[in-house]
Amino acid sequence: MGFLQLLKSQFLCHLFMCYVFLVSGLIINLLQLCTLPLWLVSKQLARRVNIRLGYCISSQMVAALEWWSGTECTLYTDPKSYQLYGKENAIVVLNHAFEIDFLCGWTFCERFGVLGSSKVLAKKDLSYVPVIGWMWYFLEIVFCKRKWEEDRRTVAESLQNLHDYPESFWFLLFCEGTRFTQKKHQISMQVAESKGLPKLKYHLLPRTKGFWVTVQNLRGTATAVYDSTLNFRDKETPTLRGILNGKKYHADLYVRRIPLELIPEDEAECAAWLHKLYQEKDTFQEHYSKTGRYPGPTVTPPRRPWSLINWLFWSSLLLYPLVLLLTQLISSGSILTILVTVVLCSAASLGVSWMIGQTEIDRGSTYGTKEVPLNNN
Ligand SMILES: CC/C=C\C/C=C\C/C=C\C/C=C\C/C=C\C/C=C\CCC(=O)SCCNC(=O)CCNC(=O)[C@H](O)C(C)(C)COP(=O)(O)OP(=O)(O)OC[C@H]1O[C@@H](n2cnc3c(N)ncnc32)[C@H](O)[C@@H]1OP(=O)(O)O
Ligand SMILES: CCCCCCCCCCCCCCCCCC(=O)OC[C@@H](O)COP(=O)(O)O
Repeated sequence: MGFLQLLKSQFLCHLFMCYVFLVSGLIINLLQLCTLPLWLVSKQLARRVNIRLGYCISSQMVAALEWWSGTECTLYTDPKSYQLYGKENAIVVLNHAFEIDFLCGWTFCERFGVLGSSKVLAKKDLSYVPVIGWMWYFLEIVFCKRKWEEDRRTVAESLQNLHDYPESFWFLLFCEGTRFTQKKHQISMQVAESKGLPKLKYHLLPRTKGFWVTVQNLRGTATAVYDSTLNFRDKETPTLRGILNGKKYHADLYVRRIPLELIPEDEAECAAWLHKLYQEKDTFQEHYSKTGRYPGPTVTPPRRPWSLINWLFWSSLLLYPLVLLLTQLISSGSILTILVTVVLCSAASLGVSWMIGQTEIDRGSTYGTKEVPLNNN
């Protein structure tokens, strides 16, 4: 193991990165709160300010992936579509099988200049996660309770608000609704069978209502659907803890651009269209599993320095008060003060560990594990 790799695996380094992420994140959350009056004066300006503030948070995690772990990202797509990425609003449909798939998504957003404005249909529980979840309120992220009776109205309303969004955005939709596990796969295939749909080998049966409501409400706002399939080389199952430890992965993303007008407006036809899309996705996945690549040409969009510059800015800003605090602490010699500091640090460390836990599949929700009667079609 080289010196750099040894350094990257050190707990103290992780502690420092988490300290910078947490403290800068809370400062940014506070700044976002201060923009509230601005929304009343100029909504578009408030949005643009929040896009930049949000970037300061999410780009730190992108920096960890791109610059700390050195993870590489290859894009498989046709060159004509490539020209449009980052220049139009699009709905991204992505498979949901990896703990860091959201982070790879963010990395592609960063490389095409849409990281601050990127959107997702996220489960409501994530809105309570400090820093990221709180940031999302100000970025107009669309939350769902995964209860259609409630979501059909709230999701449509939130999507309608995006019609005059001032900067290009990608709206990410994990149509599977939850991350892939063997149990969830088995149950969703029972549902497929009961609906007379072909079985999928690598995906859960997609939930069609969220896709339909998104397409319908973003017509005229978004111009395309980016059908995206993500995989990692060498059958790796990457984790956020691996990234923090400086482990390098290689992500391969296959993207097909589908003009939005090709998607049927009728709900049932739209659902059938999505099921067909997932059957195609399954064949791409099969191709990747067998050959280690996707069909078509590859391109590696270059990483940009901004995420690193942003991280260096916040870490130099926050290093000084940390050193000051530590020296004062040691020179004070007060056992009580030292004890209080140790307790506070442990609490912060546990807090970050809980946040990382939100990305772990083993600690995932039970959504999609409820057995469904086979004859409900
Ligand atoms: C060039 C580069 C291109 C791309 C780069 C890639 C990406 C970058 C893009 C953007 C990045 C932006 C942000 C990323 C940052 C962070 C993201 C982090 C995480 C957030 C992700 C999540 O939180 S995922 C969870 C939430 N999202 C969803 O659930 C979306 C999908 N769900 C739906 O659409 C649902 O329909 C719903 C939520 C709207 C409503 O759910 P509900 O459960 O109430 O209703 P359903 O219709 O789904 O369920 C009833 C029907 O389902 C059938 N059923 C029952 N059991 C199952 C089962 N196990 N599997 C499948 N189907 C089942 C049931 O029979 C009902 O059937 P019907 O016939 O009546 O429909
Ligand atoms: C410099 C960087 C330092 C990093 C420090 C570590 C900070 C930790 C931050 C944690 C951020 C949490 C973001 C949550 C995003 C989780 C995305 C996700 O994948 O959610 C799962 C849902 O889709 C489905 O849920 P399940 O039904 O599978 O359950």
